Amino acid sequence: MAGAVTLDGKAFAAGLRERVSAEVASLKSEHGLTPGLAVVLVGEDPASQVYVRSKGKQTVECGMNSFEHKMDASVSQEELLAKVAELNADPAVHGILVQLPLPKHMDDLAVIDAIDPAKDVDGFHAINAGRLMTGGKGAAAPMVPCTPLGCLLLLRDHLGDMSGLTAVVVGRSNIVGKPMGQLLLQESCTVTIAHSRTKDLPSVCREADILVAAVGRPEMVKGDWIKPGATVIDVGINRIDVEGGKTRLVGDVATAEAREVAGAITPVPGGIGPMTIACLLANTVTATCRQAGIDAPDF
Ligand SMILES: Nc1nc(=O)c2c([nH]1)NC[C@@H]1CN(c3ccc(C(=O)N[C@@H](CCC(=O)O)C(=O)O)cc3)C=[N+]21
Repeated sequence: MAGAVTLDGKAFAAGLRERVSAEVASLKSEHGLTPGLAVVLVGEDPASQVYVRSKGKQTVECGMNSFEHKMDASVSQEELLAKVAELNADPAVHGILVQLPLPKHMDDLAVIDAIDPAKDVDGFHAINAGRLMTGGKGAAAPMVPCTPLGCLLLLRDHLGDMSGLTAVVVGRSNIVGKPMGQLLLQESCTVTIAHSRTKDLPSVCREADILVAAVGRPEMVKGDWIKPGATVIDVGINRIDVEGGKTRLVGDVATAEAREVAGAITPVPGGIGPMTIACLLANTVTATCRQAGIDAPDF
């Protein structure tokens, strides 16, 4: 095999942002509406800071309003919940994202479940997780978590119909693994959600036509774990130390050796990371439309 095709998330995300911008422009001209996205950042997690910065910039570039609320790591959960309540009630805010992880003294799930599900552009609220699982449409459609949605859009673009394919998701988080499994099931894949306790993980992965790695362990998935010709989605964004006190971003897949075997693979950086942010913007438009009773576009 000549080596895997690169699934260029960065380029796809740029196209998606153009579609988002066009929808924002028509919401403005036809309905006098400007979508607004509020991001709440508690404390100073470095990964979250990177994310918040590029997200705020891209939100404004798409013509939407961006509201950033920085809170000290020492705020109480009550203060954070009061902020969420204020944003729930604010008609200029159509999407709310509370950056995770929250400081240790807070209960992530309690804070997420305080967000109005209609404004939950992360798709992490129990109502949205439940709607994703039950496959609700129309008024009962979920907000779909941004990272799995980004993976799905790239997979659809590359593979088209996924019906009957074997999909293995490595990682069982509420943010990526579990919702990714649901989306692949909706595509009629045969889905396995594998994790750190899975017996003989390499041979489970070797069955996969679609392999999604979302474990947060640098280069854990090796070339010989991959079925020849498989489509590999690398969700990991790990910053590792290299010589000279520098750092380098690597995924959860050992990309160089995986390329020799896979049919297609997402790079890190420039793969799922940019897709996640573009899907957040798309979700903000979707949320705005649903709140206003306007038909939401298909992204
Ligand atoms: N409620 C919540 N929702 C999130 O979606 C969320 C969060 N909290 N907390 C933090 C993580 C992190 N995250 C990233 C998204 C994109 C890139 C991204 O675009 N990365 C670039 C590289 C950026 C760089 O150079 O560091 C890339 O992969 O090409 C990174 C990280 C979303 N998160």
